Amino acid sequence: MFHSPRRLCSALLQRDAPGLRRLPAPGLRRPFSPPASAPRPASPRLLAAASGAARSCSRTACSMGTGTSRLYSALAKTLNSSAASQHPEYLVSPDPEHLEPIDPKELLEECRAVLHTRPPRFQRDFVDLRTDCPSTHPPIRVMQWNILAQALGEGKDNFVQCPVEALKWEERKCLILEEILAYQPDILCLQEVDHYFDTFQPLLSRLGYQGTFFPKPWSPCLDVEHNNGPDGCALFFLQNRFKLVNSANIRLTAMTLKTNQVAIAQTLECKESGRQFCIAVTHLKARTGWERFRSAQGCDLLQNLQNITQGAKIPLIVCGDFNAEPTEEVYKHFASSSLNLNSAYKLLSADGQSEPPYTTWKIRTSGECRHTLDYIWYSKHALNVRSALDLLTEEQIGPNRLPSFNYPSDHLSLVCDFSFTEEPDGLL
Ligand SMILES: NC(=O)C1=CN([C@@H]2O[C@H](COP(=O)(O)OP(=O)(O)OC[C@H]3O[C@@H](n4cnc5c(N)ncnc54)[C@H](OP(=O)(O)O)[C@@H]3O)[C@@H](O)[C@H]2O)C=CC1
Ligand SMILES: [Mg+2]
Repeated sequence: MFHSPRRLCSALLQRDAPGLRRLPAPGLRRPFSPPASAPRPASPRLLAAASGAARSCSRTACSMGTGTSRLYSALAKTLNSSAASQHPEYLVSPDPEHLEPIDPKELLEECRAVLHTRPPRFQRDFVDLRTDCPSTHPPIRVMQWNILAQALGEGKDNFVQCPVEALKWEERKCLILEEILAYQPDILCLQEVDHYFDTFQPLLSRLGYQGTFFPKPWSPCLDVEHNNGPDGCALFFLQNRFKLVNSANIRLTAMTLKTNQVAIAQTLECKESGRQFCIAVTHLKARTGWERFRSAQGCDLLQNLQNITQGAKIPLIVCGDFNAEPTEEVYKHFASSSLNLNSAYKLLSADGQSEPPYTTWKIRTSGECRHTLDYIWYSKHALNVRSALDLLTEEQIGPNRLPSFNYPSDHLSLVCDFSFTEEPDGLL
């Protein structure tokens, strides 16, 4: 949850309400059209400020929309430490105006104003999964989300039932921000981010997050005309809750070969409890026919995480779009790893053993694609899942599936509240 100076209080923060099994999600229902008496400014201030940052960015180093653009070269430079030490101006010296904290309520209102012609936001509830384990510290809320790269959504994904107007970035970004603002994660793990430097980094940093971005080496976004640079994974955490202890950008290998898929793994220390844990985000290779490749990438990631967690001594949370159903080998590697991981969303099922029926649902030229591909894995010996955000129902998703005017991505966000088990067991 946000702990900014101008902290957002009230109904937006309904967590752990005692005695409730289902917790109502924040009351963010948008009017379908704006009240005639209260017209909204066409160019909201905070969102405009983010575009301003992008404009100043393009003045300095990273012009947009030139195919395999200068932005990509600039980003690639940030991947090796010698280049990073040259401190490109647009990365390390943002205009101080853009560092001013944002009131999340104000940003939310601006998003709503932009979205005033769209249908109301879907209602999703948190399911209380509390075990008997008491916790003295506030839970750690983690959001996993493949937000759909703008270039892929408009240029490659072939969502045949999604109107092109529903994909317009200026509105879709507000739907994405609204979802983040609604659930207020302490840690945000994103895939398919192709608007890091011009949108998410400037806005989320002003909401108190520290962000890291690791682009795919050969992002398919770069093949799309008027792209905004490569897509990649991004990891954000709230700076007033956590201290960064260690950070690793990992280019995944498969059978010793470097691949186009990446992960970020960070060790964080909780400021309240002093406890450390590792959080990782990844996006594995997509498509059928690539199951063995994904499996090899998963093994490489697990090996990296073994090292980073010192052989499971440090509790671990791994978020990702694994592009793999639970029947796939890579899922089985994670479920049976010596890291002792469980998949949090299984806890929503009646027996606690089944993954949800879908985390992505779309219609392509090839037909309907309904799959469970996204997961939040956690160290079951060291962490408890206190609650998890329920998925959208089939009725909410609607006959044209995702993305849509109501929901900005073809993947659903997953959100969990974690707490540490009070007594670390023998594995720690
Ligand atoms: N310039 C160069 O020299 C090179 C360029 N490339 C580019 O990279 C691409 C491959 O990159 P790679 O990372 O392996 O890509 P992936 O196969 O992992 O897929 C990339 C994206 O496509 C989406 N996707 C999945 N299934 C489909 C589908 N059926 N139709 C459309 N989109 C889909 C995925 O979304 P989700 O995860 O949500 O399913 C994913 O984000 C190549 O097509 C090429 O464009 C690659 C190598 C070299
Ligand atoms: Mg995709």
